[in-house]
Amino acid sequence: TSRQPAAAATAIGRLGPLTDVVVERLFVSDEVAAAKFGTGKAIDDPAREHHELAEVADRAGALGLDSDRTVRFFRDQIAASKLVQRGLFARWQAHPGEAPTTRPDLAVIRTELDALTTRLLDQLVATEAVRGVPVACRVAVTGAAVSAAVLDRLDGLHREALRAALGSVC
Ligand SMILES: C=C(O[C@@H]1C=C(C(=O)O)C=C[C@H]1O)C(=O)O
Repeated sequence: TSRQPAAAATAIGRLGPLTDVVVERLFVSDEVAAAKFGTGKAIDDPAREHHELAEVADRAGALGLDSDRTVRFFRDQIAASKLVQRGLFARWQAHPGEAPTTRPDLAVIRTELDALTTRLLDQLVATEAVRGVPVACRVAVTGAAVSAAVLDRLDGLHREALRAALGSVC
């Protein structure tokens, strides 16, 4: 199986660093899918999602971020992750030869996701100024997304997920 590497490339512009972390989270979603595939475990875990969103709502306040906007951003990250997971499940069901042959430990992957939450919150703080100017933000987010798609060689599924993940950045 050809597992995609963690994002190493650097997306362009003022929202490049944020976009890089978003892409990294999408790649970790491949690992989540591999952890769940063939185990009977559901892609959706509402309790885990609820806990994550409650925590970011809490931490947003302490960081001076708007709590509702921050929760919306993370809701999009979760939706994008599930989009990747559903797409990979469908791909692996249709082409069993492409399914992963090893099963990563979901608990370990979730600690990676928790670390990514901190980095995403840091990036939201670092990009507050540009995100506050709608036109500049949309230009920056488009450039970052297009460059990340090329540099990280995103396939159609991951490009669609990236679009979903960046939907409420501006
Ligand atoms: C990533 C997972 O799959 C889903 C997506 C989540 C997320 O992106 O944070 C959380 C729970 C699940 O609904 C997971 O189970 O950890």
